[in-house]
Amino acid sequence: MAAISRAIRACAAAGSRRSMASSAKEVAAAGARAAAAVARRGREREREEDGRRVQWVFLGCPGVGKGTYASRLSQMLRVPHIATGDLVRDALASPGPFSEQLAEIVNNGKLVSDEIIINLLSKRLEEGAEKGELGFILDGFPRTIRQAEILEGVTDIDLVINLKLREEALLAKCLGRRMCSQCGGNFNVASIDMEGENGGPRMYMPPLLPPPQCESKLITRPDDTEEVVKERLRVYHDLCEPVEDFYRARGKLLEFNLPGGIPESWPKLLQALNLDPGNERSAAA
Ligand SMILES: Nc1ncnc2c1ncn2[C@@H]1O[C@H](COP(=O)(O)OP(=O)(O)O)[C@@H](O)[C@H]1O
Repeated sequence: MAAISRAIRACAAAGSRRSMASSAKEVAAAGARAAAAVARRGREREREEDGRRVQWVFLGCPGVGKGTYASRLSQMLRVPHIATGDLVRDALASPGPFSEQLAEIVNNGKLVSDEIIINLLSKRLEEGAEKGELGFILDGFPRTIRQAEILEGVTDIDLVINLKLREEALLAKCLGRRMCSQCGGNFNVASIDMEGENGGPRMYMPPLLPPPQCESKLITRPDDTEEVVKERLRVYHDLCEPVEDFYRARGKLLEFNLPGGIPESWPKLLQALNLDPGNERSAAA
């Protein structure tokens, strides 16, 4: 892991770019290779024996639930959940000119520069290596083709999970997001109940309400206003969607359409990942 973080820094510093292979033939073969991702699961067990656990990436629009599902999987698979949004928010919390510069970018729904994000991530990976971490689930990185190329150049990403949800639900979910300022728990007050698309089943996502002791301490992220969320969605379509194509062309992308709230989606996600829910019980224990 220390080697990965050093290599990421070195690539970023050199402005390294690798050409992106995206021929039609490759895209056509993508489906077959995505199926092979499931077979990789067996190999992951072998890697554990080699002292390396999963190295997965979560992609998806703001509000889709990357943090929720990445965090659950990280507990199950005993790897850290590393969310670059959290690294940015930690950096924002320490006062000074750097955090003022970051706040200006983040609160306007823009992406921070590749250099800044790579520095924050490399530092986090180095700290993890010192603690003996053996893998990771990245959430919110890579978000640009350049970030994806740098990551691909320095380590082997086993699987990229692309979470998908209807756009109307994304906006409602971002606007309903709340955090407890005391315990740090994440909640959502939005109750989403939508007609199915093209005659499909209704989509119901119940709110995830806080316990009574958190109710008076809820805060909203400053970048979760309607105007900023719409800008973040626009930025996602412009800059982050090409990252989906990048991994699709490499056969690493697993697309997952969320069918509803956590109780409905979680078991189906585990099934799509070929993971045994029994592992969850043993992880929780
Ligand atoms: N990989 C990244 N590259 C550039 N900026 C990032 C990256 N990850 C996080 N950020 C910054 O942090 C903000 C919050 O990120 P995140 O919590 O992942 O938000 P979201 O809910 O939009 O997925 C982003 O809007 C962006 O400004």
